[in-house]
Amino acid sequence: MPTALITGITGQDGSYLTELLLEKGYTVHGIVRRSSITARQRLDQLFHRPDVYDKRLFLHYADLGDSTTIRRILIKCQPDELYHLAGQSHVGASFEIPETTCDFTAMGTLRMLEIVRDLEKPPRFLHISSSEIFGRAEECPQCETTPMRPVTPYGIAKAFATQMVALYRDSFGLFACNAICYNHESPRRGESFVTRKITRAAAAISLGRQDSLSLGSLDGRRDWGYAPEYVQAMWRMLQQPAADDFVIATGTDHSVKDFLQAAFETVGLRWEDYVTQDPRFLRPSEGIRLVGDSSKATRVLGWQAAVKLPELAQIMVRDDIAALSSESNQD
Ligand SMILES: C[C@H]1O[C@H](OP(=O)(O)OP(=O)(O)OC[C@H]2O[C@@H](n3cnc4c(=O)[nH]c(N)nc43)[C@H](O)[C@@H]2O)[C@@H](O)[C@@H](O)C1=O
Repeated sequence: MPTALITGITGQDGSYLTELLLEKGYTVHGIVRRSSITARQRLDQLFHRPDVYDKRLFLHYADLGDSTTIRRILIKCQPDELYHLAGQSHVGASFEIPETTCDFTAMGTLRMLEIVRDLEKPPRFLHISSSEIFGRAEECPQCETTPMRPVTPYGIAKAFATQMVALYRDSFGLFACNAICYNHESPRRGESFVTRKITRAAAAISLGRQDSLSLGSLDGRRDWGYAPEYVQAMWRMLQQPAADDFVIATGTDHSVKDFLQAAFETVGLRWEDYVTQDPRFLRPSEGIRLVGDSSKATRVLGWQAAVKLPELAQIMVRDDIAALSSESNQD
């Protein structure tokens, strides 16, 4: 049975990918930052499965800057597939901490590629890239050949990493792929991202536990899909006869207002009665429309997004209501 190594295993995508790979019979190794203890709750269920934890699921500690430890882990685990999901992924925060963002997201990926390049038997490598590489895009929807025009430190770091992956594929013959993922959400999404911030607030307001929600710009348009489907695409990419890059998206864009509408409608409320604007959440580059064309992924991988708005918001709000209700039952 194959072995996979996942960086960023404790994140939203890492946890769904781990479940998918375990289901397929893989042994899964994950690299965890020492400091990410709280986020490990996404893997909680798996830790409690005696047939899995420490039998087919193993965690190793290393920071993305620690090449020596990562190399040692790779040599020990000998993975067939390496999913590189780790990095600083908050676009707004990347304006506050551009150096950290570039160190983790851009240089972190280059360091991984350098380690993989030196291995006797390099694993198949997947880098999670982002629609942010397109930035103020010249065309809508964007596809694999759309020129990169990033306008955020995060987007610039991802563009660097994406091009490095392509370079290591073309120049050093690595089986290295970019999954150019558009926004993908779920009940496991971090609460600092707009979708989860909204669904959590809609749930809390409906239960009488919150009375307002402060947001930044409502004008940005995003292509929001469902994270468990996106990790399916990542896995399929590494099963192909040749390495390549793929846009992974729903093909439909919505404004933040549309997401608010879908979330608050789920609990029978009007978002306009609760939402206020707070300049702290505004970004220097706003109003960008990012929507992806994944026809190549459909053609080659047989992949297509099924869950879109409003269903996505409904899934998340219902889950938040259940979580908040069970928290209050424990009080
Ligand atoms: C594909 C891409 O997807 C994600 O990046 P993102 O699109 O920046 O996601 P977000 O949820 O932070 O913002 C979406 C939109 O919502 C607006 N917005 C308004 N008010 C708030 C607000 O209060 N908080 C946040 N976070 N955003 C807000 C914000 O200005 C933007 O227009 C990451 O996974 C990233 O890693 C990635 O690769």
